[in-house]
Amino acid sequence: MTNQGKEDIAIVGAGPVGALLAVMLARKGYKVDLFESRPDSRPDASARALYQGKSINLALSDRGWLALKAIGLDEEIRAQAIPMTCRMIHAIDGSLARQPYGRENQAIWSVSRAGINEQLITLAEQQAGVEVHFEHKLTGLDFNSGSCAFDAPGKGQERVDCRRGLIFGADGTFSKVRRLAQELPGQRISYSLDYMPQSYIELTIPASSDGSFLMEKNALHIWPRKNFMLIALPNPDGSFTCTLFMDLQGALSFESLDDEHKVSDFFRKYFPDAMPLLTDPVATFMAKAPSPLCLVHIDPWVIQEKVALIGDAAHAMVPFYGQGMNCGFEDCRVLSELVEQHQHHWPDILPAYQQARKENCDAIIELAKRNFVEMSDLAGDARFLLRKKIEAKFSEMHPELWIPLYSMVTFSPELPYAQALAVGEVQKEIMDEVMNLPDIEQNWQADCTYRLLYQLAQEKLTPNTLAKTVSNPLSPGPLNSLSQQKEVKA
Ligand SMILES: NC(=O)C1=CN([C@@H]2O[C@H](COP(=O)(O)OP(=O)(O)OC[C@H]3O[C@@H](n4cnc5c(N)ncnc54)[C@H](OP(=O)(O)O)[C@@H]3O)[C@@H](O)[C@H]2O)C=CC1
Ligand SMILES: Nc1ccccc1C(=O)C[C@H](N)C(=O)O
Repeated sequence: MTNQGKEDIAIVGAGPVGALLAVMLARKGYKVDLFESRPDSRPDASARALYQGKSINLALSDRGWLALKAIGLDEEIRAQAIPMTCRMIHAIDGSLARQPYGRENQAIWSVSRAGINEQLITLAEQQAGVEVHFEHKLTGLDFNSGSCAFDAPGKGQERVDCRRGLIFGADGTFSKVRRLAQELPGQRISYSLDYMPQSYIELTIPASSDGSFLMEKNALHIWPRKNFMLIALPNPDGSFTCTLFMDLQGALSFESLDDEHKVSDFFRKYFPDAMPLLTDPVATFMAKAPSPLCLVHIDPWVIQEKVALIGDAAHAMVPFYGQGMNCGFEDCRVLSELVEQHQHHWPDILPAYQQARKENCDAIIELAKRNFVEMSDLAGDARFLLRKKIEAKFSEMHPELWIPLYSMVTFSPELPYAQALAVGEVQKEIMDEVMNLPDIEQNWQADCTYRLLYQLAQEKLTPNTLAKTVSNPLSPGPLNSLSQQKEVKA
């Protein structure tokens, strides 16, 4: 196949974002070389251990689905994904409370990182013009000529020349492409990488002996304990991948729990219902080094009109909104649309890509950070839950005026994240006022509560801030298939 004078493209990093980008660009007629430092995990299952231990399960939501639909992979991935319709909150006394994520037919979907990554790489390989190079670790990059240097085991330093090309850094949070760009003399790059106080370890709740789930399957389980939390996401084999998020240092932290007795007491005290289900929680805790969580901001994303960052390399965020991959997929979808819009003219496409994405990615980085407090603390707070109930009821009454922030981020795939953040700020002001009404706990269903909400929403939410909050190009789509799944079950 000829690529008709189009630029050759190198993508560094075949994570979910790099692999999706390869598919999209190849389908637009580009020759794409996809370089990945890891070996291919597909030939034997044991290679999947590469992902284990540090792979918080992914929660696919409508932004991710929209991008997957664009390449026709949505149905195949949905076949192995598990819809989670609610948070299942585990109180310290073992009681359970269900918090729906959205309307009855809305869900976020648990998918394994390894699985989705492998499916995307397989699809990339099937595209004419794509070549995937495993065990190729980028070590050097000439930003003028586009010449890349890779460490390739067995071949020593392999040099790959992409002189006519474009290069995408899809190489994750600690991106080498990004680090090399920062070393360029004279380049003005604003950059920050912030570590969160929390780190995490992965634990497992296995399937029962007959392969069924030991807890509610269609939920994201949370044990919120204010400064720390345990979560569990379901896997198709009946197990749950669990993640314990906790401060690395401090009075109660990974570092303070430094012997088996302390760890055992900790699990027994804070997670009494989970402790008997978890596989060797104490031994696993003692054996594993906690993984860090960090945020990355960088500006610009495009360097010398030739190299661009995408996915975590451009905007690493904490996992608490379940939006990292969804946002990276959205980067690819938007970029792909811009390729058409600007008729393959990259000097226009790349600045437009940064312009379209940067502000929105900053917004979701911020929202993701805030969601730790919502998950680990507020999710167990009665007043916060009441607030959510009032919002949900008002949203049902006036969907043209009010979509809750969580739904704007998760179930409104064409609404820019920055707009969700801005509308969410105004909603917060309004709800603070409503929650200050006398006896709101008793009167939350009263007409006067909703009259006040309506009046404040009319006053404070302008038509401009509300634009697009309601449209969802995926309905009917994943949502419908969720109802279908329910019907099948029934
Ligand atoms: N569940 C989890 O724990 C994780 C989830 N994700 C999710 O996936 C989303 C998308 O991530 P994405 O942007 O694709 O980033 P990823 O981190 O998933 O993928 C980047 C890929 O690039 C590889 N890589 C790193 N450095 C080099 C190099 N010098 N040369 C060649 N390859 C390199 C990485 O290998 P290596 O990893 O070995 O460095 C990795 O396979 C994230 O936002 C997050 O939501 C991403 C990572 C972990
Ligand atoms: N996938 C995750 C991984 C780690 C931490 C949270 C998530 C979530 O998806 C949280 C969900 N969005 C929530 O708000 O309950």
